[in-house]
Amino acid sequence: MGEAAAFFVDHLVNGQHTNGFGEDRDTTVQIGDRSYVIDGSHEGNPLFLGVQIHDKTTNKWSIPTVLGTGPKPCKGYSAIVLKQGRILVIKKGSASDDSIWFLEVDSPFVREQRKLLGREVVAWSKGVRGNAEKPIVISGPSGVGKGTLITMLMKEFPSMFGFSVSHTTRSPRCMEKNGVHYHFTDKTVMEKEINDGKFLEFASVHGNLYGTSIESVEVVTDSGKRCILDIDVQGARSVKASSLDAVFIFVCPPSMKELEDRLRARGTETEEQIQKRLRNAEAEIKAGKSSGIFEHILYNDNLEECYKNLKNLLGINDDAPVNGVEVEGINLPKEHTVTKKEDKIMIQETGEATKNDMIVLDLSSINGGAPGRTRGIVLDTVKSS
Ligand SMILES: Nc1nc2c(ncn2[C@@H]2O[C@H](COP(=O)(O)OP(=O)(O)O)[C@@H](O)[C@H]2O)c(=O)[nH]1
Ligand SMILES: Nc1ncnc2c1ncn2[C@@H]1O[C@H](COP(=O)(O)OP(=O)(O)O)[C@@H](O)[C@H]1O
Repeated sequence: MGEAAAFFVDHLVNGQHTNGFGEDRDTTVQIGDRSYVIDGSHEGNPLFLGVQIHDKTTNKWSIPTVLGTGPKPCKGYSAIVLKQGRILVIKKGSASDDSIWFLEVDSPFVREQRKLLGREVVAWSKGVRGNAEKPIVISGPSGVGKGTLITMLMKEFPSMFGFSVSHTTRSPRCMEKNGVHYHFTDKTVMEKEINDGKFLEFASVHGNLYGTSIESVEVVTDSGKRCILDIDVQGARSVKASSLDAVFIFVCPPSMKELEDRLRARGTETEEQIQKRLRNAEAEIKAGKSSGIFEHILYNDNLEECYKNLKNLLGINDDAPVNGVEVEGINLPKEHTVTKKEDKIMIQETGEATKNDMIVLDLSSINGGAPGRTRGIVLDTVKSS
């Protein structure tokens, strides 16, 4: 069965439900036997939109786990059911960079998370105009020179690349700054956030927990830069399996002896930690070369040469354009009607201030999705003749 056939809009109303939320800011969307009520607060927190589900067959209300960062509440919303278990939520009277949101209630991601967490799940994704270049995943054993190569790239092309700042439970080294090199965090806090679905991937590496939050990748991409992730092979495997379409690069040392010398010369680890990293390095190099995850293997013998090879494979030359798409803002009217025709959503202003211009939201080339961002949205104003 095609996924789209399972969903249809029964009605699209504001404030017509009986669950006791009682706010006229609520919006109800019905899909099959279920009503999704998008409410002005999340678990009593007025800063987040809440979601409740009413099942007609059992006449029961439930509060799902909400993954991803959702929109902040505003005066009102329009909602419309899309295919693949997504609800398009349009914030009324807001700027285009904050007006288009997707609530996934039965998308492939949500179904997988529902199975994984064993409970009802919905997930938010923010609609973003334009597309972004593929993120770059760089892996390799400790001491091979990943950090050095990434620093060189970001220094030479500061407006082109941004670093995804990982979370880790390891202690900071003396030159490392919280929020710049890592988000240094407590294990229980990080485990809770992983359980809340805030991480794209995570892994236990050299006895500590490391992970990439969805937000850390999206913050870089939102700024129009190409995101670089320095993560281990397990993390790269998880990213490869996720919806994030990335370029995967593995960095190898010229020899184990050279790797050991570099680790010692760096002087950031104790002897015990160096031994642990060297033991793990053999397995990492084997996995990196044979797992089929990495489409590029770089040998970091001579640093300048390796850096040149890295730039070549990323297709960078000196006059490469800055990434990101500049788009002019469009404000969505406070009072409007929404109609849907295939992949196009027509937003028509209503009320006294009507200028008769219609805003057309084209969803035909959207990509990505919850949790995080749905990109590739085209938003245009169509003047009335
Ligand atoms: N899976 C995963 N691995 C990470 C992440 N951040 C860093 N790592 C990896 O953890 C390992 C240890 O990193 P670190 O403690 O900074 O030591 P270094 O590699 O010797 O500089 C390296 O292989 C990193 O690539 C992350 O967010 N996720
Ligand atoms: N090609 C190279 N030749 C010699 N030393 C290198 C080379 N690349 C990196 N280094 C040095 O090796 C050490 C480890 O590099 P680093 O970038 O911290 O590795 P990683 O981030 O992979 O753990 C650093 O002291 C760095 O200056």
